[in-house]
Amino acid sequence: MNGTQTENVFKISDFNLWYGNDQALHQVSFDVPKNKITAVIGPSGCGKSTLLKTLNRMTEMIPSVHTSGVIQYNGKDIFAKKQMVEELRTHVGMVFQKPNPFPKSIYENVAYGPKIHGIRKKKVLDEIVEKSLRGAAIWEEVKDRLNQNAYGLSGGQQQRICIARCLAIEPDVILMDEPTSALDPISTLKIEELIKELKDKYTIIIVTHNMQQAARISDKTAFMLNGELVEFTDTDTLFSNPKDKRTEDYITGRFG
Ligand SMILES: Nc1ncnc2c1ncn2[C@@H]1O[C@H](COP(=O)(O)OP(=O)(O)OP(=O)(O)O)[C@@H](O)[C@H]1O
Repeated sequence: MNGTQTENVFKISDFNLWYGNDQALHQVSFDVPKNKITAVIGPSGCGKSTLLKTLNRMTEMIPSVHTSGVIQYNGKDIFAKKQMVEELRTHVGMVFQKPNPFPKSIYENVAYGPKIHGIRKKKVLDEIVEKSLRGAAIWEEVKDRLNQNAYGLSGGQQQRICIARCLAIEPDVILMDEPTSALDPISTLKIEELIKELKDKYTIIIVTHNMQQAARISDKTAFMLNGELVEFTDTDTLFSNPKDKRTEDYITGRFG
């Protein structure tokens, strides 16, 4: 022990999730460390997105979904109370696979969340917009055209606007569901650099199909298969010395 204890933002214990009669997650347990990047990898349909979307209680918007087990956010059961949903969504932001800016100006995209939270003063909003766009490494590219429609930007720029929109609500955790899969290699690298910078301030959980991406940017990796968590450990260890044969088969390209 070196005296520094890892703080965990999420603690997932024996978590199960069903879509109707179909079980999509089986007894998933792992802890998500604070200010680290945790990658969730695994073949298509293994439950990565389901797990991610459960962390801010988005899966329960689907009527057939039911769950068992416990997920704690900062020590509190996320399913315990109704009001936990609002609290969670303020603290746990999400960036989706396809950049999904609103058909509004760059400025309005970023100011949207703060406005919903009741911030009206132009000066305060201006500051939040600039800070968020700087945080998402896109300020220099857009500062002279904040009033232009965000649809006029490239895919990679749009994704950074979506990250800025997420930062504007000052989350603790950012969930990213394959945030670069719709982007070209150069935009992908930019987003990866950005994600690495963001972990100083935020905890990041990223679902990715791309094992190289997980290896490049994450501190911890969870490997899932058929709704089960097969292995969760330091990313270096998972890729260099996997404990489970199924992890080894997956990372060496034998399936998936
Ligand atoms: N809304 C839904 N209704 C019913 N079943 C669903 C729903 N969403 C996902 N599933 C099922 O749950 C399982 C896990 O899906 P999920 O999207 O979480 O996997 P994934 O690992 O993220 O896949 P991919 O990498 O292809 O996005 C799959 O069998 C899928 O068909």
